Amino acid sequence: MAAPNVAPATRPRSKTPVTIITGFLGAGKTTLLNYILKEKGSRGIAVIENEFGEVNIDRELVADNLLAKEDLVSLENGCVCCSLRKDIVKAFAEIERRQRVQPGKRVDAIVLETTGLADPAPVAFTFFANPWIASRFRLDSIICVVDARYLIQHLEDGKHPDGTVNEAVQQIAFADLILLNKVDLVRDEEAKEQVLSAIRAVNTSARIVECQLNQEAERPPMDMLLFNNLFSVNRVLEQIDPQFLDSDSDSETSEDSHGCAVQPGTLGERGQAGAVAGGATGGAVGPSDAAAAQAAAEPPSSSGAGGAAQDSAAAGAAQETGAAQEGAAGTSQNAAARTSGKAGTSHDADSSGMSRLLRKYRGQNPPLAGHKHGRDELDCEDNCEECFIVDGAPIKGERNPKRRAKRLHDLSDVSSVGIMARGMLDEYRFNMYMRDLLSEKAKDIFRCKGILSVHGYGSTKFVFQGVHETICYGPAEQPWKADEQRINQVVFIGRGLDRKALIEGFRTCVWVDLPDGWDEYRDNATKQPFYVNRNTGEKMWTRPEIACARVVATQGATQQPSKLLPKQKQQPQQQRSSAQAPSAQAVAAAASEPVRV
Ligand SMILES: Nc1nc2c(ncn2[C@@H]2O[C@H](COP(=O)(O)OP(=O)(O)OP(=O)(O)O)[C@@H](O)[C@H]2O)c(=O)[nH]1
Repeated sequence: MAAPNVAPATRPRSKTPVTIITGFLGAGKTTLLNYILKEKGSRGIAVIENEFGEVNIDRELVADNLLAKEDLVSLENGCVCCSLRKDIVKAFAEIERRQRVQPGKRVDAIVLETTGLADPAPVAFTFFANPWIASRFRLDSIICVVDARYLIQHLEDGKHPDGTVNEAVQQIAFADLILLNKVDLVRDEEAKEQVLSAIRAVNTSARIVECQLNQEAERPPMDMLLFNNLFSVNRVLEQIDPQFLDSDSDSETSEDSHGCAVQPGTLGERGQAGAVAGGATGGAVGPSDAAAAQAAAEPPSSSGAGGAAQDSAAAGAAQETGAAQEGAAGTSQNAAARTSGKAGTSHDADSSGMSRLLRKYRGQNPPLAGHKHGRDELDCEDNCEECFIVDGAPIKGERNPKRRAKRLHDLSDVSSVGIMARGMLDEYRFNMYMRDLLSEKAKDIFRCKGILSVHGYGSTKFVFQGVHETICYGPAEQPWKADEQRINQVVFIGRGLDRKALIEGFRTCVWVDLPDGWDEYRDNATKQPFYVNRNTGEKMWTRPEIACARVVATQGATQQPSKLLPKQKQQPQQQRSSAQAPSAQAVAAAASEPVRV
């Protein structure tokens, strides 16, 4: 007898766990991510990397540890918690797409590194609000990396006169696991105890682990970091933000989490709406009882997501049910488990949670003027209701939830300046540039980092890392490749940055060949270079030309260095100043032990 032609019942898919790594600028997130990637063994890990700076340095620092560059999706020059919120959905979709087009490719877990200025709340919210994401991915845990040396300063910075808080506080508050990093920089037990108290004052339940992520022996074990199922909506609702899952229908004008005023319909709000685009889809379709039951029963899984988007509605509803259920479920068990540092369950059952969540997702917002409809909710610019397509038909009358707008932050004066320069840097000048800059501005420059090519060091590629006044620079894991363009890239992130001065200063650091007849020497004591004209005997401290290096600062968007910088070499112009000539002793000293560069 022929088998009946019956379509197999839709089975709930197992969801790929996602770990969010958060923590203030320079705390050690990328160091942690690199450790995870190096120690991942046979597990397939995809990375979503979000960088605030105008030049993406982390992409380069992380890529070396990935087996394939396809495992990395970068979200650049913005923050996933506000301006790039919509892009989170796209990033997850991209990971799925890459799995589909590469048969056999497995993604067992995803690690999302946020910017150091991100509020993790809206990112976490996306896992519950967007059915497309919720059907495929589950939030495994939020790990916050804390810089033991600077935490107190960052928390203090966050105390604004109006009593509002900053991202450093939010990051700690939302963490399931807190890695107290850089304990090597806080040797004094009393100072460390102060830092621990400051953390506990914000988050009483997260496990705190002291570590030194840049030292192999001082890192937390891998099994503490991934697949730990620590995230609990209950804890968030009870202990941090009772309105975590709320809509924000009452706000006409709000601020994004970086303090930028946002009018309804402007980019910031669209970004917010985007992250939760699928909400209406899930809300419109709703789970069947069976799907809800399946979702409640489904165990967390570490297997790959895989599969196409068609079953998103059913599966989305399933996860959404799980999320909503947890939101309303009895919590004492979770709280107890979390206080002891163990995983709480994320899938407690409570059927009232579903309707509660769906109610919050209903609203009405017309599409913006000039709106271009997308093919589906991932494409739609404004997440308008016409674009919520389920089973080929638009879903009318449903609207994504509007994430409660944050009004607690003031980072309006924080910006990033990215600078790129082709060629090589003059080591001495660059050191002086950084020294002068940090002696004046270390408090306001939260973070600087760069990839450098330094004159006199062959193919060694240097990585330069700065957190306030703590600066280190050393060789990158890989040298410059023979066919790689030598482009120096640096980025500064901080408060009240003077873009013009930073660019002009950097310009003077670029190595430019000396005009004919001139040689460079170094003062033995200070290592300061000076210049001697071997024909005329003229000597001076300043370079005998204007360093007309081609330095380009990015203009608000992350750009490819090769597209920005002109290729042809310009001739240096002459500029001499004998008024700044070095002393006779300096020249004599140099002559006895010249360092030609
Ligand atoms: N002393 C010390 N330095 C560390 C430790 N862990 C990381 N670092 C250094 O801290 C600097 C910043 O580390 P990253 O991992 O880039 O920090 P991040 O949080 O990713 O920085 P952003 O992405 O810019 O916010 C680097 O120079 C690291 O080598 C540590 O345990 N001790």
